[in-house]
Amino acid sequence: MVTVRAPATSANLGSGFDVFGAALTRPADVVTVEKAAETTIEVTGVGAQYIPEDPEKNTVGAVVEALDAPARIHIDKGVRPASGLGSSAASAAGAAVALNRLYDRGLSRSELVPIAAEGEAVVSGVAHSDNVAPSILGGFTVTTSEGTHAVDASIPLVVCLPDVAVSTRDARRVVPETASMEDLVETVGNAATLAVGMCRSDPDLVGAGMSDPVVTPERARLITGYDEVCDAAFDAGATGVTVSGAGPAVLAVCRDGRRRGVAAAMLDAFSEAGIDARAYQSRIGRGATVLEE
Ligand SMILES: Nc1ncnc2c1ncn2[C@@H]1O[C@H](COP(=O)(O)OP(=O)(O)O)[C@@H](O)[C@H]1O
Ligand SMILES: N[C@@H](CCOP(=O)(O)O)C(=O)O
Repeated sequence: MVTVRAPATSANLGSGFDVFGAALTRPADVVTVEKAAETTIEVTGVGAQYIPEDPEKNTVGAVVEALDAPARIHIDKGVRPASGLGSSAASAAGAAVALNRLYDRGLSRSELVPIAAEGEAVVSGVAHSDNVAPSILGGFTVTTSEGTHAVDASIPLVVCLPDVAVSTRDARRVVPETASMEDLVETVGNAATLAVGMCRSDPDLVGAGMSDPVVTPERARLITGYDEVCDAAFDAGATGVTVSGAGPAVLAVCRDGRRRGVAAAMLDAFSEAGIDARAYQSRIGRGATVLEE
């Protein structure tokens, strides 16, 4: 038996659509696997009632297939589904690390990234790796078709999760198919600024590089109260605010000592918009950890 804790993640970080990701210190899924002749999946925890246990429909089923590793699998969800916090990815990442150990497949963490991404194709239609990469490798990640680069960065974060669901599949439908040269230049500049900020663990640079003129404005329309929540976070000292993944979670970058105030301001702003929410005071954290084997 192998048990793995795989963290929630925030993808895109505004300017890095489908490329950037960051592991969060909390929340996380815990995935336990045992060898079995046929694969079965049991799901408990946050939002378990919305998650299919059929291996054809659960993200971990695709990982089982890719590793040819049938197992009795238990997923204890800490990451609410349809959150923008890489819920579907956390389970897939945890299963990839656990099954690799259980069956002694000998794959490196980097080699597990495209395998776990197959699970994302099951739920969103696209095998995007920007959530599974940080959930497996930890830190800030840059993923392209050539592979993933991971950087350890110490950045305080707040993620505020409103009590509404947005499916990644639906939120991908609002992504514009084209962008102007002006928007492209702005986005590249912001993304480069953010990456430098991560390498220096500098929340001011990271925050300055999060803004994105193309995808985020379209996604923000799906989140009631988004503009007010951003204003409140900036007023409380956030250095950057954006949609986390495909939403509805909202991600704020802060300097040390500002997370509590930023979290309270974001919760108040959602509440004034009539939306219940919860806030996680987090930081960029480590990747999946083996708890037991
Ligand atoms: N192991 C899993 N964990 C979470 N969601 C899963 C899992 N397997 C399948 N799903 C489905 O994936 C969808 C949530 O994924 P997604 O829309 O990408 O949201 P998130 O941003 O939280 O990952 C839901 O429809 C859910 O039923
Ligand atoms: N790059 C993807 C990331 C989706 O993240 P999730 O946490 O909402 O699953 C996208 O923006 O569609």
